[in-house]
Amino acid sequence: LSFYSGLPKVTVPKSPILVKYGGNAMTSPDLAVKFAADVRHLKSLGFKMIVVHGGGPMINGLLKDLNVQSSFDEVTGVRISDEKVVDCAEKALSSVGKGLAGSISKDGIMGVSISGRDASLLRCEVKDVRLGNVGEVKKVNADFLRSLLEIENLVPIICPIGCGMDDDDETVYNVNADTAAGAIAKAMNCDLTMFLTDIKGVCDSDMNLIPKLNKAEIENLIDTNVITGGMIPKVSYALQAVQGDGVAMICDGRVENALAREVHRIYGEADGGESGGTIVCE
Ligand SMILES: Nc1ncnc2c1ncn2[C@@H]1O[C@H](COP(=O)(O)OP(=O)(O)O)[C@@H](O)[C@H]1O
Ligand SMILES: CC(=O)N[C@@H](CCC(=O)OP(=O)(O)O)C(=O)O
Repeated sequence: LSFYSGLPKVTVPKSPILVKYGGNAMTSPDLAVKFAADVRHLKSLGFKMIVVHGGGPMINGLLKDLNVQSSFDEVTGVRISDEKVVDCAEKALSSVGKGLAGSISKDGIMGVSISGRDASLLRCEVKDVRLGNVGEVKKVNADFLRSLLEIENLVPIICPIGCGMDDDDETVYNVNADTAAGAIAKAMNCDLTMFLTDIKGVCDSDMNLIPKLNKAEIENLIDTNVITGGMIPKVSYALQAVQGDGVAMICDGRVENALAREVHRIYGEADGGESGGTIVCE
């Protein structure tokens, strides 16, 4: 029996599901192969799939190779980005996206890597002048994404780089991948938004997994410095993602086939047991 045939049978939702695949979860080649297989498997079951990828460690690598300095803002957890940094981020992220599209494109499934600048997919404004060209997504070209999802077997793989609010604005924005995921999930009214990261979920100060969190609890954990760094955008934009009818989760991308396991558990006809991560609700 193959791994997938052992999973509970699922009822496929009408709305898409979005996976945010974090840079820290993609550093093992073996896990990456399994992630790509999970995407193909779910797509072949009929799920409308959207992948938004990160690539923080890969951007760090390129910045280091090119001797470009950058740092992260402690309050928001995002990378402070001047034009040089944005340029490196775009190059590194494009390469990550093409790699993902290549590994997903097998057995008739077509992974297509798209930048947030393509078709003005992610229109942005400056998040905070102190952060430079870091984009806050203000408008998502949802019609374009919907038309891509109409194409049989196509899985859009979105790179978190944004463009300006109007056609004359040539600014390129570095968008945190969690920000992009939250904005797209909301615009597409995604049924599920899953953030795959490099930790078991959101943890308390004793590093115990918190199975479920709402907005007030999240704000409190940020205020008390329990949620810090890269987890801040994740929980904030997970909250944005659930402004529609959907569910958001923060899951451990280091677990083999985490995506397929969780999706089968959530949409499974049998009781799939406890989740392996944190569920975020309003
Ligand atoms: N309360 C918390 N629970 C879990 N992780 C946390 C918490 N606060 C901060 N973190 C950090 O957030 C990291 C995940 O964010 P990040 O490294 O940006 O991942 P990704 O590349 O998946 O976006 C964890 O590895 C952990 O170091
Ligand atoms: C503005 C900002 O912070 N952009 C991120 C984009 C990549 C990203 O978010 O990747 P992860 O999901 O792997 O963290 C950065 O420069 O690292």
